[in-house]
Amino acid sequence: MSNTPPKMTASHVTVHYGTKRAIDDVSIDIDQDEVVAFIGPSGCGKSTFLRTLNRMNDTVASARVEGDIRLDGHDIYAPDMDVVQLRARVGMVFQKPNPFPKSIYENVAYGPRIHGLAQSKSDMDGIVERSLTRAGLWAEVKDRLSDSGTALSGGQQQRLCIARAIAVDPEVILMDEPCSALDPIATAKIEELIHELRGRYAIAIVTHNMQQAARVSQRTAFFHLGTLVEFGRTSDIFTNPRQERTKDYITGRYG
Ligand SMILES: Nc1ncnc2c1ncn2[C@@H]1O[C@H](COP(=O)(O)OP(=O)(O)OP(=O)(O)O)[C@@H](O)[C@H]1O
Repeated sequence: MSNTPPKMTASHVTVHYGTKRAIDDVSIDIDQDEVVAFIGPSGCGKSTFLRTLNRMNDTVASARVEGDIRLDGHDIYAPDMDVVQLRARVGMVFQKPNPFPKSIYENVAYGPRIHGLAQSKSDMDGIVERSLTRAGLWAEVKDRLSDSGTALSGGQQQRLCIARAIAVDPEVILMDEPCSALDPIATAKIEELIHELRGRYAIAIVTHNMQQAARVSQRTAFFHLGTLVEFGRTSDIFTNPRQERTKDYITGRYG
């Protein structure tokens, strides 16, 4: 963990869906150079919390977010925050790979085009190549950029979605169970990729897979019933948890 201020800080975040409280008073910070994993049993609120970090919950009419969430010290829920810009700065990769039904090239070029990041076709070609390279997909697709993104394998589609997030030059990448629809080989590739992306982007990943959390993250947050039970170094959480509930979860007593 670095001495620089956290990239994101979430303080006393509470989320309701209608009258149901899904997240209760959660505070977490994410450093620039780290991967933070969110673990916990199904329904404990991991995805809900992750989605507060780029205001994806705005799209759910019944969701109400309270608390303070900052990116580089700026309140992301401030009235003057441009949510489209925010979601470019804090990108997201979902559980099920969801490429657009367009070419591989267009999947990556779409974001930079709407954000005006390329001045020319060669600029755009450069962004597409760089993004696909960073996502570990360039070698596999460079000769078929005009093929549909949906024709790729599941693992390739997920790397395409990561390339799409990278293309708009994000600072933070949120991943919501990015490997849950993938086989072990595709999963290993995504985990390897997360290692490579670390340092360039702050990363928060929701995972059901505790081995995955242990492999990819530096810090882990354990959620239970909407509360943050424990947040600390991944090695401590898995080998020496302070809370009984964390210990019960990681030893498989529930979940
Ligand atoms: N759009 C929604 N409307 C109403 N309730 C919701 C909505 N999304 C989630 N919830 C509820 O909020 C709680 C937290 O759900 P969330 O999906 O954040 O948990 P999770 O820990 O990510 O679960 P999982 O691991 O199963 O994906 C659950 O009780 C869920 O039913």
